[in-house]
Amino acid sequence: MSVFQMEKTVDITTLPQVETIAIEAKSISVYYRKKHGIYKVSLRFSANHVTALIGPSGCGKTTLLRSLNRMNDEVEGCIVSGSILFSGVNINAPSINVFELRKRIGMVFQEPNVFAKSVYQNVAFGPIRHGVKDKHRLAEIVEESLQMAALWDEVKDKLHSSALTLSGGQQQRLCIARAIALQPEILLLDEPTSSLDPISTGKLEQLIGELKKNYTIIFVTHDMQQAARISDYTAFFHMGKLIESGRTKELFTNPKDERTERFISGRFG
Ligand SMILES: Nc1ncnc2c1ncn2[C@@H]1O[C@H](COP(=O)(O)OP(=O)(O)OP(=O)(O)O)[C@@H](O)[C@H]1O
Repeated sequence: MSVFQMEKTVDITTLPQVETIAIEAKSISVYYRKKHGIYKVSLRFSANHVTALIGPSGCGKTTLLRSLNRMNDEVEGCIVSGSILFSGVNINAPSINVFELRKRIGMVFQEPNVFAKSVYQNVAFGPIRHGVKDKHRLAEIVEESLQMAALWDEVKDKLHSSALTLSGGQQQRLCIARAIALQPEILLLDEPTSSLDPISTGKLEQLIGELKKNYTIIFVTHDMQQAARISDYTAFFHMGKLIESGRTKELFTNPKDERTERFISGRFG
């Protein structure tokens, strides 16, 4: 048989898709002075999927989220050990340019923190800081980002009004547009709907489902049903430790650890 002939043909359309890992935490521990935030957390995040971080208050969800783009650098007395692998490098290395890193791994906080500037300026701010000068290009970026954040139709006639005149739900989507304007690869969302009414929450959840086509999304939530509705993967934390993680459906229907089972059934937390 020639070396070019194969014994059996494999139908590649039937092979399972291999998911790419967008970012990986390896044995991450975080101390706030002498107090533990999280302890030896290792977790891989699949690209173009939504991962929910869940667990009782104070279990370390936000601490892990903030580790993923070096936000803990801003907290005085905070020490991080372990590595975060992103694009083949450990982003905890001192040589990493944090300004550039946060362009690629954007973050949206619990409370919408729009600037007291116009809608347009809020979105254009990041690209301008990163060197975009051309006015036409900036206008394109602003429109594209607002479109992707499902806000364009609501604000296209008031781009030059203050962002503070928008509703809470609109402001939160503006924060997402602001992060998207930098064309990040990963979006970190810390309880993005906690200050929103049910209608705005529904819109934002729908938006997250759309955005995963282009971005890897990692979000913290206190709402079990929300995690079950919109995430592909879930990671459950307890007292600073990762207890278990896996496909959301699997974790919610067949939790392996008794603490996960008690938490998702509302028996603690
Ligand atoms: N800036 C800080 N200084 C000191 N301790 C902190 C700080 N931030 C968090 N911690 C502590 O680290 C632990 C983990 O907190 P973290 O905010 O990550 O938990 P969480 O699961 O996100 O909580 P929540 O659901 O209430 O927001 C807690 O014990 C908390 O008190």
